[in-house]
Amino acid sequence: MSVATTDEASVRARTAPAGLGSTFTTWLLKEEIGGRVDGELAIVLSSVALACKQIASRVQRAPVAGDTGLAGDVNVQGEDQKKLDVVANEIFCDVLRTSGRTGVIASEEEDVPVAVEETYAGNYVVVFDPLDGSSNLDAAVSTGSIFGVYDSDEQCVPDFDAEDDAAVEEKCIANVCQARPLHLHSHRGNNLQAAGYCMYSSSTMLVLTVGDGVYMFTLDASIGEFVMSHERVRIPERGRIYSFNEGNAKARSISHCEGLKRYADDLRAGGIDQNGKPYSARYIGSLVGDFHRTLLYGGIYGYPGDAKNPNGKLRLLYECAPMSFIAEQAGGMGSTGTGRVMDVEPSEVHQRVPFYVGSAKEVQYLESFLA
Ligand SMILES: O=P(O)(O)OC[C@H]1O[C@](O)(COP(=O)(O)O)[C@@H](O)[C@@H]1O
Repeated sequence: MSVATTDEASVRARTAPAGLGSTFTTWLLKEEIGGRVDGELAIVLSSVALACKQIASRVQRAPVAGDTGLAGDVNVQGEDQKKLDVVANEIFCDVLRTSGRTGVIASEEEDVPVAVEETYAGNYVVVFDPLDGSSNLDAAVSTGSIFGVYDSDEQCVPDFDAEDDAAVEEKCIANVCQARPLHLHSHRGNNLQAAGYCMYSSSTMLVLTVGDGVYMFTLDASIGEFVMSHERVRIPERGRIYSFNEGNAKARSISHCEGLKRYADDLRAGGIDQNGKPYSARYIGSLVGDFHRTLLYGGIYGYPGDAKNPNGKLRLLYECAPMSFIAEQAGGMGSTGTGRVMDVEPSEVHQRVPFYVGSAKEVQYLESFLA
């Protein structure tokens, strides 16, 4: 074999993605060497993985560590904060701040985005839901953390010496939302550099995409490392499972959307197959848990709007857009019912959108009822 081919082979081996069984750290390194992830983003993602490990151990020990129950405060959404909502938020903020690679962080638990002080500031905007589905925590039912990473916009980097807190805050909000025309690129989901979630359940699983397929890593507690257990995950094109909070059906169908009522009835009559066999209903009540099952088994998860909340409950920036990026990278879809979630222009940090995600054929079928 000639030297050239040996060199080519070693370059291929060096830049090829890491495979099943490799640790998350090794995968990140290979993604960086392969030019699929830049060094700074790799540091942000390894910081996110570190935060998730810390949260996983707190969630697992919560009942014996006195970490169950309410914190006594209400967040900007008007929701009672769980003790672990606050803890998980602090862990994410600290780890991302000290990573030295994030400029702005926006959290479900923070009223406004936070600027990372100069000494630590970096070039990424990280949005996250530190503990999704926390209403399930005290019953030890699956919860999770959701995150999205965007490029920071130089035009929005605050000048801490010259600008007062209000000006810094305004720049952070602008940097997180980046609505046109002021900015070169807006923070629509399309501009996500990376997105993922970590599910805290019978296994702790880190699932993410950097725009080149979806990878799943399972936490092996014996070595304290996330190990790749699924590579290039593809969501089944079809799936006879639907995941909606049927308790809201009345509020939804009567006044808000006749199409949804017809769709729900249609699924009970067999949906796409029209074979009289009803779809199975599955609903954990934690977006991460319901999405993870949908990603592996197929089907559709939805949180529609209703008369009281026409845009539903779920937040665009740190819940729906990251999950839609993952779904699309796995061959599925993330829809508002009438369009791609990834195309929605954010105008507020905690803005909500109606959300339908899952197997492409199932989401298209739903959209046909809402068109
Ligand atoms: O109880 P509901 O109204 O069905 O809402 C459940 C949905 O709300 C959420 O709990 C919202 O998320 P948070 O827990 O992060 O506020 C989702 O995880 C879940 O899918």
